[in-house]
Amino acid sequence: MAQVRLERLRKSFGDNVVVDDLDLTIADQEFLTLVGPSGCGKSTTLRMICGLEKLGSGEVYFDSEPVGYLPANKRDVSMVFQSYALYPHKTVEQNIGFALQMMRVPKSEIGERVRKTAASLGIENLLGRKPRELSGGQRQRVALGRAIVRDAGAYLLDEPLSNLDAQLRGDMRVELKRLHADLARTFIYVTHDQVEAMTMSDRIAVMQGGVLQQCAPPEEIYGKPANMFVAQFMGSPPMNFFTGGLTDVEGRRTFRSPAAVLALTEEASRAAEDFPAGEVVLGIRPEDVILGEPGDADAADSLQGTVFVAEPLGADVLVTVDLGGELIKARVPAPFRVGIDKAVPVRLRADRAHLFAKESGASLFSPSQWAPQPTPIAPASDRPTDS
Ligand SMILES: Nc1ncnc2c1ncn2[C@@H]1O[C@H](COP(=O)(O)OP(=O)(O)OP(=O)(O)O)[C@@H](O)[C@H]1O
Repeated sequence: MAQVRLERLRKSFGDNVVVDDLDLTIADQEFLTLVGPSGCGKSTTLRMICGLEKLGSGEVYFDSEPVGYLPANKRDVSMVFQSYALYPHKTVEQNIGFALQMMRVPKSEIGERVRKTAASLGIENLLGRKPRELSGGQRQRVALGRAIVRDAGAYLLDEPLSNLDAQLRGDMRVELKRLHADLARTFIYVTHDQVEAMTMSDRIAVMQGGVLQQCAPPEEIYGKPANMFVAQFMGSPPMNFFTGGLTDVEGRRTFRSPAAVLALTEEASRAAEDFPAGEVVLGIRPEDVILGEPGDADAADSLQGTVFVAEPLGADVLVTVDLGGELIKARVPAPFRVGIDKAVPVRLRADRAHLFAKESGASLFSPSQWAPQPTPIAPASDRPTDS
């Protein structure tokens, strides 16, 4: 299998439409992540791809072959679930080899493939243990091993890291990304964790309420979000929004709201000529809010805010600032020495400002630092031989 294509995929439970006319093509060897808030239809989509959920309407194609009518065990996919669902009385070796045993693969070959898979996950020394004798991270590796020991066209992963602690999740992100490059197979990954989506994916498909909002490489999702939902969902802390209007001040298009005034760049001003009339929303990411020191020489043309609270993160400090009655977030380099309730000059980077339509939330303008690139696909590499 090279490609997975979803065509007008739709699913309802009663009156509840949970996947709404989803069109999406996942390229051969791509790492595509479906991301979105709880209940947005990610798992249902994945389950329809692998055959655990019947299609409402639409079709799933593996290459050009429609597979909607095929039962799960006849589809060329392997799935990893959030709950590892290991067999408690079987050893790690038996757990990993079970699917091959069911497929009546010869015993000697099973042993060889299980050892190779365990080696690629760094768990060869655990083959004789039972699941209860393993840590959470080790169990997760066994669950992955059980999926990848099978040669499948696509590997489907449903929140496989959500039961792990933060440190282990970070380690496993690295391992999964490496595994994808080594296997050179299509990965479709479901998570509600935007860090997992940003760090591992070739492309991210952001869903809300069963509807695909945007599908693009991580840099584009971050740099050119299609709408306010994507802008807010991807980024931690989320983008700051100000609702206001555009006026001309001394020949410059200028955004004005109760909290903020910002002269737009030439690029944004040119784009603004085409905007429909009405209120717009200015979007500024926390790293694009610059805080000065009280009494800064060049603070005269800054906005005046008040420090609400400062949270040191190590290299950076996350500062919540009261700006004209609105709380906004700034991510500034450490150290930050202005105390709570003290005045602080605030600059919003005009060259990084986004504009959205207030009513629809659709993006009207994003700055063009992000240069479009072809979708990166994992390098092809020699797949471990199965014989
Ligand atoms: N078998 C079912 N019967 C009825 N409703 C269901 C069923 N399975 C899922 N749903 C509903 O469909 C919606 C989408 O569920 P789904 O599990 O796909 O969301 P999700 O985005 O994966 O969420 P989460 O991140 O919480 O797992 C939810 O409102 C859920 O309650």
